[in-house]
Amino acid sequence: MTEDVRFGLARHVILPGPLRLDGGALLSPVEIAYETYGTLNADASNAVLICHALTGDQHVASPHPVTGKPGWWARMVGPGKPVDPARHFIVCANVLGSCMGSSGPATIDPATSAPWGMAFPVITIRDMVRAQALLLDHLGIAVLQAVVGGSMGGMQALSWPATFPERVRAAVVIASTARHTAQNIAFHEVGRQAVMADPKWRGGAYYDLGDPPAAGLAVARMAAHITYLSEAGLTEKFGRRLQARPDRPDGAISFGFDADFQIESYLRHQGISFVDRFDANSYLYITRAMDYFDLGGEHGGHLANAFRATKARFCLVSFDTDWLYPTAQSRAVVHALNAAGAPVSFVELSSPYGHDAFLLDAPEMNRVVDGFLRAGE
Ligand SMILES: CC(=O)SCCNC(=O)CCNC(=O)[C@H](O)C(C)(C)COP(=O)(O)OP(=O)(O)OC[C@H]1O[C@@H](n2cnc3c(N)ncnc32)[C@H](O)[C@@H]1OP(=O)(O)O
Ligand SMILES: N[C@@H](CCO)C(=O)O
Repeated sequence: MTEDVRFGLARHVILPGPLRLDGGALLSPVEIAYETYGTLNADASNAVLICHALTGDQHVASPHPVTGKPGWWARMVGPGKPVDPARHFIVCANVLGSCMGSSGPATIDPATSAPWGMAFPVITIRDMVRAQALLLDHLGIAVLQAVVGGSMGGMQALSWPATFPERVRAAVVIASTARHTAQNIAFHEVGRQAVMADPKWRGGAYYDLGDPPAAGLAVARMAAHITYLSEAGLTEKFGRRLQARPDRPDGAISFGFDADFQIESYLRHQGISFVDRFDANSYLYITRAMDYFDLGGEHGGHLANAFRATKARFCLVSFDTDWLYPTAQSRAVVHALNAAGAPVSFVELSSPYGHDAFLLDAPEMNRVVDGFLRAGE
């Protein structure tokens, strides 16, 4: 095992493993890039694990090393925030399969001394959770005060008490689901096909060429980004407004295929900026892990069975305009928790911003999470 504190709070550990994956492969070693904030107390009872979404990373409350933007959940994690380094020892790890330092297709396969590419084993949400458990072992944390996550982070927060019932006292699950629906899988498949149709993808073996499948990945992000927003939000922000362009002297409209509408220009910007911070193969692996996620399916087809062994408290939050993981999917989890006799709070919040509302200013969400965490302290 080697540990390298690279800068500030950012850490990188290489654990020997092996980690047995749901697909049967043994992963060894297991690299995990993570950040911590705050101090672990004497009885190691104040640890809060933050789980990130599809394209998130360990930089939950510190600037992103590529974009320089504030941490993706600096609104939730930080001094005076619901998850507060003054009270909590906060851990956020880059998930298995991602591209910010944890084992994934861009890291080195010890068998070949070359990047794994598509030889990296297919992973599941539960595999991500098992890798996080290895990290907690390494940090001396037997039991989490809480695991907190939105979107795919919420899937991990659900998988944690199901996989390690004795290791979690509370789970906060925001804008998430216990299984991917046909529609969820369909959107992801569009994105994967966009990546794979890019000739620069080259079966995933593009790392040494310095010319990744940026066009395909950008289109994948554009399609996905639509699902993170809402029709009302898009109408309010862009409507049918046109992007600024030089007027023709005769006043006539010039038709064409440039990004004429503001929404087109916005989506292109989201796609182009995404490829600077994300790896195309990681996009394939993580979307696949989300598609395979079916917590009830992992427990004999009954979601309640996933929660029978845990004593954890649960808090679920959904947003009324989230059509990716609509409130009905959170309610299904609540019903399963009720059936399993697990204590659960649930609230549907109103927001015009769709699925990604959990990443934006949402004072009610912060109040709910703050109150729920304090109730267990
Ligand atoms: C959850 C996790 O674990 S990690 C999350 C991973 N991170 C993300 O998903 C972040 C990317 N997602 C986003 O930015 C999402 O849009 C949101 C919803 C979270 C952010 O929403 P907002 O803060 O309202 O930003 P908005 O959606 O308006 O996008 C702003 C960007 O669009 C650009 N933009 C706005 N209008 C236009 C336009 N007409 N043409 C081109 N670009 C435009 C802005 O210049 C800005 O660019 P920048 O990000 O490079 O500075
Ligand atoms: N927009 C976030 C959440 C998607 O579920 C992300 O890219 O990770």
